[in-house]
Amino acid sequence: MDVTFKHVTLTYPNGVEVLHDLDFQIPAGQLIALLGPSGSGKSTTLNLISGLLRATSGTINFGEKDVTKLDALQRGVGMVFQNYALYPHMSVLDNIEFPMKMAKVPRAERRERALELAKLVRVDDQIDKKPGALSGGQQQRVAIARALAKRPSILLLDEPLSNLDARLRVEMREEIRRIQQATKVTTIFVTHDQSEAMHLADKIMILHDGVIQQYAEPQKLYHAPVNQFVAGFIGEPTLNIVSGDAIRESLYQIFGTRTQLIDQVGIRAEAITLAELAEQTIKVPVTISRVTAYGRDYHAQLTMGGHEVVSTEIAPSAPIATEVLANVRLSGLYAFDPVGNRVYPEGGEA
Ligand SMILES: Nc1ncnc2c1ncn2[C@@H]1O[C@H](COP(=O)(O)OP(=O)(O)OP(=O)(O)O)[C@@H](O)[C@H]1O
Repeated sequence: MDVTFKHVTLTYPNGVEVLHDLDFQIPAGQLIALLGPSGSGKSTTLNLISGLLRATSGTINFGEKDVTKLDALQRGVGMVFQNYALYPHMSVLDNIEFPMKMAKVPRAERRERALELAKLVRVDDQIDKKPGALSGGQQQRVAIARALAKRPSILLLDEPLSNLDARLRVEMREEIRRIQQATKVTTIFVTHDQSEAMHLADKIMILHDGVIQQYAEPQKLYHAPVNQFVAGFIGEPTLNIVSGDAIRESLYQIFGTRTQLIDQVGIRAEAITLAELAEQTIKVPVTISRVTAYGRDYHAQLTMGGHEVVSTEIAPSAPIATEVLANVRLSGLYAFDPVGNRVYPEGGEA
């Protein structure tokens, strides 16, 4: 089922408008991440989809149906919360069956469906246990199975992996992807972790201060961020930011008089190298202060025009503490105007 927001705003009872004119469509069967820093409006947006919150203005459609005024029960979406909220006194199987029991699905039918779901999420060897006897990842699986019990057309996950340790997080994100592909249910999940969103989602919606900054495929966000906020939010290590003034002479090599449009420059860590490259680069003076090797990765700290920057392409054998000319790949360089909009690369695509 696709989800369409048209000019949706949300004002909380204290009078503060926290979501401004949200306009987007989530296509049926996709896995979408709502990504943004704390307070950007992710959970509020999710709650507008679930019906736990009512839009102050605008309309929300599930497919052809206008659901703007329907409550959570009437919308029939499946939800998984951060803390899983399983019933502690019930077995795994009873937890999964519970929503169907409430919906008065006949006993044999709901048992069959619960067993099928336990298998899908791979807890079929745990069905008699109580949630307290399960690991975090297993509880998460049960919560997903329970949310799928009534065959929702939309599944909502609010920070589903945040309570898991790093290794389990990676495992469960692959599992969420697998389960979503097996069921084809339109899935929307909230996260503040860009790498989680990049690994999992078909498309990512980046929110900041209740405004959609960009809504696009992960690769598009990485290679063609529309503004400095998106460029800085996506990517690891974080995008280097250097003021245009600090490297204006270097920028002039390529941009000529257009250099004056540039206020800030973002440079990906992998775009700064001492090697000579066949692709288009600009030469920028840098001073390397330290290079650390992590396994097969490098992390070099340098100063560029008085700014601290990081490169992943400079080896520990590089000259330390003397000024050298680095080559900066234009494919990893973005230029922004004074309000943070991208002015290079020009146009919609990078
Ligand atoms: N019940 C409420 N009443 C008033 N303001 C609220 C309420 N709930 C949230 N807000 C405000 O709305 C804004 C968006 O909050 P929301 O919880 O949607 O953000 P979020 O991106 O999910 O953040 P987090 O990652 O911290 O959960 C914040 O400024 C928050 O303070």
